[in-house]
Amino acid sequence: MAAVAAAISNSFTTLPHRYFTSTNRFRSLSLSISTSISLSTIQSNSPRPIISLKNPNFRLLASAAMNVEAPDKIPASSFLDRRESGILHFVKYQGLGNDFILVDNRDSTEPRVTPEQAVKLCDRNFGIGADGVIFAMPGTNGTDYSMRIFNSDGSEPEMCGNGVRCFARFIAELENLQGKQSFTIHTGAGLIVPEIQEDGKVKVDMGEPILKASDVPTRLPANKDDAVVKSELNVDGETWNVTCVSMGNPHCVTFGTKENKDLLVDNLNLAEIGPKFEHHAVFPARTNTEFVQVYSHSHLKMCVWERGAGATLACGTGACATVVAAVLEGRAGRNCRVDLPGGPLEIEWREENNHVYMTGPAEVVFYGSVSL
Ligand SMILES: N[C@@H](CCC[C@H](N)C(=O)O)C(=O)O
Repeated sequence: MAAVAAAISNSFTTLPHRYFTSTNRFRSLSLSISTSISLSTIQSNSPRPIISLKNPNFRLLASAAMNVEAPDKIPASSFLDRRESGILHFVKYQGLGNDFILVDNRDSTEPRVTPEQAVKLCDRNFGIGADGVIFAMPGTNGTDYSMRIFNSDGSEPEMCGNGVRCFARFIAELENLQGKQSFTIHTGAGLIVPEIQEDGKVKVDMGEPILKASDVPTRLPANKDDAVVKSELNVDGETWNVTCVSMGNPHCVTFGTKENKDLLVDNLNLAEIGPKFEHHAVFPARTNTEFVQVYSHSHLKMCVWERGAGATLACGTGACATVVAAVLEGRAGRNCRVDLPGGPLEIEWREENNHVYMTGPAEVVFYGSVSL
């Protein structure tokens, strides 16, 4: 069978790479990442199918590939344990289509990838493709682990909800843990506690929302206690009603404009309006923005423009902020299903301890190696 291999140039050196599927993890194919890819053919006699493709990014990578050879059933931990210099072994995960490159960084407090490298790795045309790179690091202050993350633009956020669910599954895989498991994780937003449930979903104690305007942070004046709730914000000549919430990272939640009080999120031009919120002068640390439609007191629909990553299929911290804002605006109760483009999350803002809980899936997409 003739297969195609890609040669690498620019900052990535020439190297054959292997990618693995999650379901049949160790069917493999070679692949390379480049900022200018030249294609050449190589011969393979392998009778194996190249791969079954559900994920469009994976198809992109696989279409630049390759020669299939397949060791069956190598444990993920031993794959990730390999420490060739200049080569990064990773696992790509997704939580409702919010996708991340997970790096085993348990042996160091320095991320193994720089922000500049993260930008290249996240590139959906010339890289692996992801919304961010997440590092599993040693714990601090008595926690089991620390999590750091770079957005796809290289900036470093304090927290990532979908990412922390992927993180928990990644740790379970690295440590070869089965069944119900819980970890304490130090993040830029403080202590976060994910619990892997029997069904494989992950329920996360996301801690308390921060509402004080200067801590979100926003320069909008507080109008309810210290918080900004249903305040008017002029964006590009239109007046939006916004509530500002931090889940460790900043969120601006809107249910509509002054003219059109109830959003229909499918009618939004997200790519046009999203960046105008993200870079608005009232958000000194930029902001994530959630555009929300209310179906009922316990069912919301939301799309998101993320700080440092743009339109993503889901945002866990954003879904939490959305429910907090919906409660503060009197639009919903404390237990909601939030439908995102990538699927639903269950969110509870618990009255007795003021903590927000998020439950949702996290899955392996593929395993791979790149040269840095
Ligand atoms: N997708 C994430 C949030 C990631 C960080 C965000 N882009 C920021 O800069 O704050 C989530 O699931 O929470």
